[in-house]
Amino acid sequence: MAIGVLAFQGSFNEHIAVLRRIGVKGVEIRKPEQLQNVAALIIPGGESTTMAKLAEFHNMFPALREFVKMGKPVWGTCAGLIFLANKVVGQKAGGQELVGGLDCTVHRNFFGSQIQSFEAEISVPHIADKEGGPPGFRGVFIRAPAILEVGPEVDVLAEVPVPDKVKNSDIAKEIQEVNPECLNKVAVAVKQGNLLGTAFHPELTADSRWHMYFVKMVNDQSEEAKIETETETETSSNIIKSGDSSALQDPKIELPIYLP
Ligand SMILES: NC(=O)CC[C@H](N)C(=O)O
Repeated sequence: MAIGVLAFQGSFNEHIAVLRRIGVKGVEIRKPEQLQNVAALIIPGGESTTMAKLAEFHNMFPALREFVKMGKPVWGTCAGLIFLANKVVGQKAGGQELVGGLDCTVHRNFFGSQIQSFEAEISVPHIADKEGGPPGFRGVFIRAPAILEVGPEVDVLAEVPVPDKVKNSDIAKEIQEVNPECLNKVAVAVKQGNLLGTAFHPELTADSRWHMYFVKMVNDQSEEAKIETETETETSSNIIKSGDSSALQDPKIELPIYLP
């Protein structure tokens, strides 16, 4: 089986490209019935209100909720994390429809507006433990959300210190009301069973470890859901085998996406 990537808006092509890089077939999902042919789903980053409107127009929400309820692995990055959260604060007036399932409260634009986007080296001990490679990961935060509160079933996989700009902004009051601890450090990656959420964009980096981690979640979930490798990359030499940490980093020098 393949991994589906919700393809209405945002960085779905980039996710499919990373999957291809690690030898996994990714398919674009735009119709509810297409979910029947995939073992798992990635909901990409983009703009969550727009993405929700498009998903609603295409009648995706019931099928997405069913997919989550069936225990199929789902990974939400950035706007995708917002989709998966049970509760969202800082939404546009009228809010937006959510898929839900992930027992947490997410602040939609925690780190501020588009111009406050940034990159930071984040500590990812769990990923380094499972996938090898360095203990840090290049986090690309684009008008990024953050996770303010988590339920008892949720594991926090990465946290970042809160930038001073956020502490001194209007958002600080909203944060204070939900969880004052989030004025010091805040969760940016969480896992609850088969649901994974990251506030940043691993698909924009050359480090494939989060994608490899998700693929393992999929393969662990059920034998028959084992994902396919891409036939064209199967024969090529750059296929990455699980545990081959030397192949995790693209040798190309990465250019910054956001500078401080
Ligand atoms: N890069 C992103 O996905 C940004 C998400 C954005 N905060 C939103 O509300 O949609």
